[in-house]
Amino acid sequence: MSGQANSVLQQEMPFDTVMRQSPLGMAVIAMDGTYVAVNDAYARIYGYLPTEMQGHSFLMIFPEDQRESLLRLHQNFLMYGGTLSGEWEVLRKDGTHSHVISESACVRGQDGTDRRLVYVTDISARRKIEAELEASRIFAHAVIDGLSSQLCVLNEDGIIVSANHAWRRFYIDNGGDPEHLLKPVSYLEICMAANGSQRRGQPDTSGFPEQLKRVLRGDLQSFELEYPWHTPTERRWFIARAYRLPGVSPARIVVSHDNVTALKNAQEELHEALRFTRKLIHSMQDGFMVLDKRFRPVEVNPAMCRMTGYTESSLLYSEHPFPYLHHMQTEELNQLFHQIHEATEREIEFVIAHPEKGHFPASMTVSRIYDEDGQVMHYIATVKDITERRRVEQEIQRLAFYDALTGLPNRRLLHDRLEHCLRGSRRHALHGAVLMLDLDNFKPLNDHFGHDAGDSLLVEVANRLQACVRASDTVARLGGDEFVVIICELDSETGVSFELAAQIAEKMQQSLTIPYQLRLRNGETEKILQHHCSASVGVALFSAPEHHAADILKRADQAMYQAKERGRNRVCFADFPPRRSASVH
Ligand SMILES: Nc1nc2c(ncn2[C@@H]2O[C@H](COP(=O)(O)OP(=O)(O)OP(=O)(O)O)[C@@H](O)[C@H]2O)c(=O)[nH]1
Repeated sequence: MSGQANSVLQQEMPFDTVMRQSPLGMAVIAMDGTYVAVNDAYARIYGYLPTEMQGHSFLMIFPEDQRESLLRLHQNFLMYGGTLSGEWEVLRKDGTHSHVISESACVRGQDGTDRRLVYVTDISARRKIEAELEASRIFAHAVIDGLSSQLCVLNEDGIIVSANHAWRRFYIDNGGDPEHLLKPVSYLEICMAANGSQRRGQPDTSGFPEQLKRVLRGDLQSFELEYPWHTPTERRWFIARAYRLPGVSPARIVVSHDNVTALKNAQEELHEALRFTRKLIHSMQDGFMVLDKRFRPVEVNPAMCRMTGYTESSLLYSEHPFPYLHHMQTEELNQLFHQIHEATEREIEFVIAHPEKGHFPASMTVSRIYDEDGQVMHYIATVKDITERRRVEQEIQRLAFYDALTGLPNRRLLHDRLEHCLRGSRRHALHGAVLMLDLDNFKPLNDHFGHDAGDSLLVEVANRLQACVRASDTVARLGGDEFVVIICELDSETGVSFELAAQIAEKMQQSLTIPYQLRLRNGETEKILQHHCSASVGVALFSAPEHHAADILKRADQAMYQAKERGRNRVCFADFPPRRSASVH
């Protein structure tokens, strides 16, 4: 501290103690602006030691461009009095800026000169908080203004204290006077005016003011209300919400309006789609069921009731998940559930027991509905009566594998049966035989009495041949008047097998020679034709694995031609190791 300053402090003893102990920054400044005395608190505010300030001009703490005017202010104050106080932005020793608030007083020293005593408080921290508060206020406003919801805040009297951009726009768009918003305005009055100006015929939204009054009074914490607000060109819906902010004093009520037209339209579209789907399901020809995850029906359509013969309630609330399958054992039912669970657009076939119509085949196609966690929530099942389909399938099967005239297996099925027989022969090491039969002189019957007569004979021949063999044997028609008989499992011994095959061939021949009574139709009249017939038979014995189906048939055919050549109405055997040919006629 300079000698002059020390002496001043000596002279200013009444201030000395105050200055040193004061938490306030205090300084004494001479007319020319020189610090006469500076306390620690003062110097600290500016980042100096008191000794670094004393003897220097107080202008050191101000930016250069302000110094001249501040010195004038300082000197005017000392010369003419008045007040000198205010907030200042000052420079610290390290070049950073601080904010201070100061008060000045004029003190006269013992030497008779006036000096300015300045009290300074550092308000940088306060200014920082204020700046942060302001920033967060601006941020909150920006966020609220950016919301598409129309928001406004009311006091307990219902006066709008704040409104966001969306609300103001909505208010003006709906005919509100922008001037109103410049002064305190009652929200309820605006509502009443808006309700009054609504087109006639629109639904009443008067519930809203009543509810809002209850929130303003504090009788209700909050409420929510959906209301229509259509324009001449657009149908619109809004949701209004009012919410009393808890723990806020003075009381504040937030009111918001959201345009939910898009949501409402989507909901209506969804409802329409659901109504349509329900109608569709109702009018479906196929049975339709929604099953829960434990396979219990939760929805069935009328077709399902018709198909099963059960009422809707008996299907939905039955103890048994599928009462029309009551004949099913637990094991079979579990199997069905497993199939339903596993089914991916694959048909599950089962038999429905209709209480009146009896049993019929049905098929079920199942798809799964999952919840958000990917767990099966429901099964959607469509059920079809497949009686007709089965009939057609059987018919196709019959046409593909059976002879249309006689109902006997045709050439294709004959091959399958012979292969099957060969596998059996291989398994049991038994011989089998193929008998190839061709009717003798069949053509003249056709020529003289017509095709129907020939057909009748072929049908009767088929019946007689079938009567000569076991059910496990096969009688097939190759075409025309040619038949093939497969005898499976004769004997392990070749000789014995020859003998057995010969007996069967003979039995067949005898059977075929019994006179036929053929019914001949001529318009309305019918007459019986007595007819005699015989057959030439070729027999090929076989034993797997030595023989193949095609070879066996060929050998039987050759033997049959041999029988024809030898004068018909006889049986010829094809060669069989040891090479030999035998004939019973
Ligand atoms: N009615 C009828 N005739 C048929 C059918 N398929 C073929 N035919 C006739 O059956 C006859 C068979 O002739 P063949 O076996 O050659 O004559 P066949 O008089 O029996 O002479 P052989 O066998 O040598 O004794 C032909 O006239 C065919 O038109 C049929 O489904 N119905």
